Amino acid sequence: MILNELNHHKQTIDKVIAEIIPQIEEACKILIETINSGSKVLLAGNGGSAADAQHIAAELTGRFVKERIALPALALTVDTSALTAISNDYGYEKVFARQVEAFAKPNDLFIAISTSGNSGNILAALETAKKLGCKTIGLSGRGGGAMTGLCDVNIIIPENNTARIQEMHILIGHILCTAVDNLY
Ligand SMILES: O=C(CO)[C@@H](O)[C@H](O)[C@H](O)[C@H](O)COP(=O)(O)O
Ligand SMILES: [Zn+2]
Repeated sequence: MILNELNHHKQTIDKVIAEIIPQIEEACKILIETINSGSKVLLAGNGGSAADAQHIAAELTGRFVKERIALPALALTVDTSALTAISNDYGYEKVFARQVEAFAKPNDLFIAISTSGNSGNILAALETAKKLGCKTIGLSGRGGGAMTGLCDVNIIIPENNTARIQEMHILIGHILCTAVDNLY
């Protein structure tokens, strides 16, 4: 089992290398543009992807590898009062969209993380981000789902297994952080 899991992970990386480097490069360019223009980064996801959103936000506000200035990034998954109030009053589907409405300004970047590309609250948040003039990057899998139509670039991991997709997402998250570090 252990060897199977590790080999499956290795095969997934091989598919990422063979198929989606251009999309990762495009996402790096959008993130660099956002940082260079002084705009901020908002991120969201459910479950394991909520953890990824927080992880990437912390690499930017804190530091990744290089010593550099603090950068404006916010995971929309962390304020339990906002999460419970919005879900309770407006429904779980609005839990991120309402926060995007509160925080996003034109040219900010919203990074949406969903292995299916179809979570309702992520789609609603992307719609709001688009309406407000934000740039949008998707990290997804399983063909990309409905997210594709709402993202400037949707990085679709060519895989259907949720764990493998998530493992590639955080690897790509770290690549995005390397692109940012290289600006300093
Ligand atoms: O981490 C895992 C599974 O590995 C789970 O917590 C997973 O993130 C949750 O089931 C999410 O609700 C799945 O949503 P999504 O990736 O399809 O948007
Ligand atoms: Zn997981």
